[in-house]
Order: sequence, then structure tokens, then C-alpha cells
Amino acid sequence: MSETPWLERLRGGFKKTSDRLGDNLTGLFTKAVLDEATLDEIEEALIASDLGPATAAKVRDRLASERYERGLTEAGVREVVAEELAKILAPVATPLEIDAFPRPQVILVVGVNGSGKTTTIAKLAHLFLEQDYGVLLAAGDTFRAAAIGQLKVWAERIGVPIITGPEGGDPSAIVFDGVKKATAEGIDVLIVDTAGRLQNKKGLMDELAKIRRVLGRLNPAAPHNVVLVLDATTGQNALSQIEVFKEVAGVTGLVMTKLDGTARGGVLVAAAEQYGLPIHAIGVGEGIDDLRPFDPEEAARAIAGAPQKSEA
Ligand SMILES: Nc1nc2c(ncn2[C@@H]2O[C@H](COP(=O)(O)OP(=O)(O)OP(=O)(O)O)[C@@H](O)[C@H]2O)c(=O)[nH]1
Repeated sequence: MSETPWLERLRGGFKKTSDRLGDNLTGLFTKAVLDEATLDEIEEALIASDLGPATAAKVRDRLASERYERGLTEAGVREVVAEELAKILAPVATPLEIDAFPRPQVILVVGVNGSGKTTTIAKLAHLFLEQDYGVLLAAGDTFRAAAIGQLKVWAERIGVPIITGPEGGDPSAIVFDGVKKATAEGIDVLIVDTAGRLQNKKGLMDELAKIRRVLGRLNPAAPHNVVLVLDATTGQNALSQIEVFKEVAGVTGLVMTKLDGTARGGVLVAAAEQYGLPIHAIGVGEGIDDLRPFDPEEAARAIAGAPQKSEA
């Protein structure tokens, strides 16, 4: 367990994002009235913070409808931003839950190389272990030996079994073995790593389709979840990755990582607003405890740089 409480890590993680929002808003607060020009500037500042045009427009409308008799303060705007972001994030905040039946539940994890997929798989496994579920990993990214090796290291570190195969082997064979082993041993969750070769979209699509066919023969409901891992530092590019992976992989939910390394964390809100896909968890660091189920209000307040409710 990390020494630092989660809320502090969350706020630390979003600090660059909320500072950027503050920088973008600075200078707007000397004005006595909230006129059209100031509203326009605030809207632009929000767009520049990666929150997306639709979100920026919502905040603008809300600010325009408020009466600021005692003047406009930065804290006041941050509060309104936090409230509006929470409204956008709340409907998509969905923990990754395990149904009672059938077991194993199969979670395919997809995303481009370097997005934090391997680390996220380990973190998700850790979250499931905390809930007393049995977890099995499957190293389905057989394209690169390094990917297999890295997942093995994580499996050992967190103490979960793993199915691997040779580099260049058939990922669907590994998935098949994974389901067989999980079924025979009564393991609750099978988490499958997949290749992230977007540069070969057709190849990746075929590979994922084959994994699905194999899974479907063993358990018609599988995969129960297809989780796309997105790297927040890629900003708006993360949005186009959603588009592509929806098409190639039938994504059912998102995990956004590396929110600690970027001022572009606002893209989390843009993703929620634009795609409405469930957001299961967010990553704010490299440690095993740095991924937590997604709490919309906490995240909204951290992005907006407003004090957390528990601190108010
Ligand atoms: N700061 C930070 N780093 C992260 C986070 N998640 C993952 N990382 C780091 O990002 C790098 C890439 O993560 P991996 O898990 O290896 O990513 P991957 O998508 O499996 O990448 P490949 O192995 O290249 O396919 C590693 O150095 C991780 O430690 C996060 O939430 N915050």
C-alpha cells in the first residue's frame, strides 16, 4: 500500500491539468462583470484545457445563467467547472464488476503499445485480488517477447498465475488454454493482454476476431468486457484511438492512464462527453495502488482544482 492517501495522489495526479486550467483562466478575474467577452474567454480557456467544446459550452451556459453579485472569483469558476464536469462524468463512471455467473469472466484488454496496458492489467488484477477474486492472466500479446516477459514479471510480483506461449504464437491458443485452466481451477477472472499493433489494423482485427470466436465457443457470453487502455498524455489523440478501437475491438469500457504525467487530463472529460463509454478506472502513477475505480466527483474536482468535498 502506498503511504499517500488516494485523494492526495489523485489531486497530485491532476495537478498539471488543473494548473493549466488556472493558467488559462488567469487574468479573467480582474473583471467586475461577466460580460459576453469574458464568457468567450472562459470558454476558450476550457477548450484549451482539452475538456472539449461541448463541455466548454455547458460551463459557459451555466456561468452565464448564474448571477455574480459579489464578483467573479477563480474559486467560484472552478466550483462551477467542477459541478459541470461531475455531471458529465457521473453517467459513465462504472466499476468493472464481476457477475456471479458464468465464471471465468473474461476481460480483453486492448490499446496501443505503450499506453500502459501491461501495468493496467496488473493493477486491475490487484483490485480483483483485493475483492477476493481469483485471477488468471493470459499473455495474448505474442507479437513481442518483451510484452510476454513484462506481464510475467507483474504476475510474479502480485502472485497470480499466468498463461504464456511462444513469441509469434497464436494468441487465441493462449486464450483457449486460459479459459480451460480458469474453468478447471474455479478461477473467477481471466484478464487477457492483446497486441496493440494499430499500424496493422486488418491484422489486429483478424487476431481479435479469432480470439472472440475461440472464446465464444467455450462461453458464448465471453468476452464479458473489452477494456481500452488510453494514455492521457496523448491528449486529443486518445479520442481517435477510441474511434479506431471501437471499430476493431468492440470496446465496452475505458481505463485512462498516466493522468499524473500530463496537463492534458481534461481529455478524460472530452472522452466521456463524446463517446459515453463506461470509464472503469483511472491511473495516476506507476505503482500497483495507483489505479482506482473511477469516482466522478473526485475526478471532476481534481481536474477543476476545486477542494474535495471531504476537505471543504
Ligand atoms: N506515470 C504513469 N506511468 C504509467 C501509468 N501506467 C503505466 N505507466 C508507465 O507507462 C509505461 C508503459 O506502460 P506498459 O504497461 O508497459 O504499457 P503497454 O501498453 O503494455 O506497453 P507495451 O509493453 O509497450 O505494449 C511504463 O513505464 C509504465 O510504468 C500511470 O498511470 N502513470
